[in-house]
Amino acid sequence: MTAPRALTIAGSDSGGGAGIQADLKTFQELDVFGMSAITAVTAQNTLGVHGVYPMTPQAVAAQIDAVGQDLGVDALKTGMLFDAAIIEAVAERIQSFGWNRLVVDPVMIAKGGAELLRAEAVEALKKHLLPLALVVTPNIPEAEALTGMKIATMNDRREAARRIADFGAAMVVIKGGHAVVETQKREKQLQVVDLVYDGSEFEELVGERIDTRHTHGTGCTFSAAVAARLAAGSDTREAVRTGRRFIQAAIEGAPALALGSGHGPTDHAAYRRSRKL
Ligand SMILES: Nc1ncnc2c1ncn2[C@@H]1O[C@H](COP(=O)(O)OP(=O)(O)O)[C@@H](O)[C@H]1O
Ligand SMILES: Cc1ncc(COP(=O)(O)OP(=O)(O)O)c(N)n1
Repeated sequence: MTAPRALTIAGSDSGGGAGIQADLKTFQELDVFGMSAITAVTAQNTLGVHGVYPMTPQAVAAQIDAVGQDLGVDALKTGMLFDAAIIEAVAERIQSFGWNRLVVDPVMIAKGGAELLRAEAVEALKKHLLPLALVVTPNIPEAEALTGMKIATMNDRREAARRIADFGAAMVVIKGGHAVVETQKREKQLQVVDLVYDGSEFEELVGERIDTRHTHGTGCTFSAAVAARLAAGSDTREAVRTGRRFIQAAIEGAPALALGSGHGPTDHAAYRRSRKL
């Protein structure tokens, strides 16, 4: 029997905490064979993004074709796509291969503020990619950009999830890492809540909020874990729940890595280690 296979279509992070590097580590940790199509190379470390060097849409499509025509793909995710031409090429290849276990992480801006998706490409994302998605995983600023809404409360988040589902994604997960407004009266936030919407029901995945600056690549890692579980045959809801457990362990383990002098990477091996205890 063939090993489960997952493809990431995303940018390269030279620092190893986000992008393709985070995705491949996560696939490996979850016993899934990882493959990649690189959309852009970034010169990046824990202090920020120092350069962005995009590939041509043709080069991205050629990588996808090479993988799809030979190795095969059970599930895939997209991350940094950079511009509308790359988005269109990626969507066209996904449709042509008929891949439907697709996780779209609508990466837009890095935590340090660097633009990883051109502002004018948000429309292309909505039009070409979201209709193909089994799961879409915006953080709060990304959900605001997709919907044009300001998100301050959990009700706002539910409304944003409904609007994003209307673009065609089967399941929407609005991640709560950036949610500070609702709890600003408390000195410290104790929880992080990811809101899951399947087109009819809402579920809140509640976790302990880890007080750390080492959260570089959390969104990439979470969506890669979801894609890995989908590749292994999980249903969508189980895949999202495992993704949440995976990123929680990775963030808990991040301070011990003690890498870099800025926003350090998470520990991609922590989930596997925790399961051996
Ligand atoms: N401080 C934290 N403690 C625990 N989980 C977190 C923390 N920050 C983010 N997460 C989790 O990491 C994942 C990514 O969240 P978020 O930071 O919102 O996205 P992004 O990395 O795309 O900006 C989500 O599952 C979120 O719940
Ligand atoms: C190459 C590349 N892709 C995506 C990101 C964004 O990663 P994300 O997990 O959303 O969070 P931060 O890394 O921005 O903290 C990236 N930085 N680089």
